[in-house]
Amino acid sequence: STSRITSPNSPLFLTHCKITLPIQLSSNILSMQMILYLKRWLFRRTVHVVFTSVVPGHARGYDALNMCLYHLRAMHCLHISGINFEPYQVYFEPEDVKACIVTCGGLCPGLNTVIRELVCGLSHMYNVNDVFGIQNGYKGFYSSNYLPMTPKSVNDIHKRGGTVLGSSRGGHDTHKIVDNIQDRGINQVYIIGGDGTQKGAYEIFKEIRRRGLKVAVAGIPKTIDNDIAVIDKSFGFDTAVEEAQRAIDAAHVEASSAENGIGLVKLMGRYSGFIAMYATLASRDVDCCLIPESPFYLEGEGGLFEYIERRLKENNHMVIVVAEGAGQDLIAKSIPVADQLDASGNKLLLDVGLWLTHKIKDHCKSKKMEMTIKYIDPTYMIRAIPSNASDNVYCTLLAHSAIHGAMAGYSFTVGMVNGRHAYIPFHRVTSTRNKVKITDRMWARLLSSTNQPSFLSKEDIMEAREAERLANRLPVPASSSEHTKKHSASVLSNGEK
Ligand SMILES: Nc1ncnc2c1ncn2[C@@H]1O[C@H](COP(=O)(O)OP(=O)(O)O)[C@@H](O)[C@H]1O
Ligand SMILES: O=P(O)(O)OC[C@H]1O[C@](O)(COP(=O)(O)O)[C@@H](O)[C@@H]1O
Repeated sequence: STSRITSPNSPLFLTHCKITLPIQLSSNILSMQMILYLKRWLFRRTVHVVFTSVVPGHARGYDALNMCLYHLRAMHCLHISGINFEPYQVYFEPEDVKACIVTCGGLCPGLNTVIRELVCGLSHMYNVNDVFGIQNGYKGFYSSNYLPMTPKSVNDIHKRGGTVLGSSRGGHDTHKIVDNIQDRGINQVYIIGGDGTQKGAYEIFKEIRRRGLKVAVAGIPKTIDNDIAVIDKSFGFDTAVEEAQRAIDAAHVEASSAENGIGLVKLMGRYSGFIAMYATLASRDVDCCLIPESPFYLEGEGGLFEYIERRLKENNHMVIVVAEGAGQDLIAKSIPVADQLDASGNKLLLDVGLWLTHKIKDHCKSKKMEMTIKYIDPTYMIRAIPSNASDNVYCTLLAHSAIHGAMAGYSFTVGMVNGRHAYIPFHRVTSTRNKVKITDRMWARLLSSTNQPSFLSKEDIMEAREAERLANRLPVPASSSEHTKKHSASVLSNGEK
């Protein structure tokens, strides 16, 4: 039901919208219908939407709500101001819970905080005291001893970087993992990791469902790159941006203390340049920011070399920030090497910082320009520090949200969506990747803050807009309707009970 709409074609602005979810509908159909209806009305208007009447613990209404949140956020035209959930019923008896925690993939500030808050939260909020750590990532499920964890044993770990459980890439074997979960009588699995890890969590969840086990799988998305889709941001990202300032400051000091000095800082960001973009915006000492999403070129009019020459002439020094995934095509053209993959199948990147340093040096030499360039690579130092205050709070909220969802018997990835904690079906966070939109306002703000060339032609912009338009088309997983039909109320499932 909606208020303040007089007729479907009314020119009145919709200012409040109360949506009662017809829970008998399939979640996908419901959310698509709702979105299509709202889209006619709301596109490019800010509207406060309050969702109510989600029946406590009702699977279909709940899943539909999550789908809607995802779609509404994708439309970028809604501000979701309130979600009223009735309290869930607790599915597990605390004394029956045997929980385990695993961390996978690359490091990220805040991993230990999430581990700590899971252990303490389970104990303090639900009196669950049978909690184990799986060591060294997914392969730890079937290759090492499990580590008993208590609030006392994790008390101080949030002050340390890294993960006390260890982490790894590769080694995901769904059957062996679920065999061990089953053999050891584990009924809550907390999985902390990036998009690869969440794909793995989805596989584990599907196998658990196939075997009819009453096991809740809770994914907590982690990545320093902030490239996980759907969620507002990943934990550790704020800390990374803050720590990056120290490297940028050093680069600025070095550059401004030399004649024609250039400070070059490489930051993490395999496919998404969020750390580089936010660190640049925060610093104000950066003259040029290069990210994977925005292709650049070196030579000729509007190219990087021309800008460097101009900037040095104007200011005598400059700072460049480059995300590690930027310019990989350019490097591959000048140094042809076969693609190499890490243990998880991720492409290993070539060092854009080192390559750029040599290219800039060679160019200045050819122009007989005196210059000094200092290249700083703080990437692993940034990743290895403990989380800052705001990330610590965020980690705590994520951990608590994961605990409540798992105790209610759901399987999901947890995350903040439009400022609200939501439970998201696994496939929603793994089907796309969060990237900097170069046609969006944030990138425009960066360009105006650094005054760098955009390196983009009109055609590039049109192409980027089209790619974004296609990416914003709502993905409907092929298996979802089948999944809905097959769902059995007694078996724990993805966003369902
Ligand atoms: N498609 C997949 N299916 C199952 N497991 C996966 C998949 N992709 C990655 N993994 C597993 O997830 C773990 C972490 O993946 P990785 O890509 O290295 O890091 P991240 O999760 O941070 O992106 C690894 O143990 C890897 O084997
Ligand atoms: O050298 P490693 O440990 O494989 O990690 C490098 C990669 O890890 C990252 O921090 C991302 O890690 P995840 O994929 O695990 O989130 C990238 O920025 C970087 O390319």
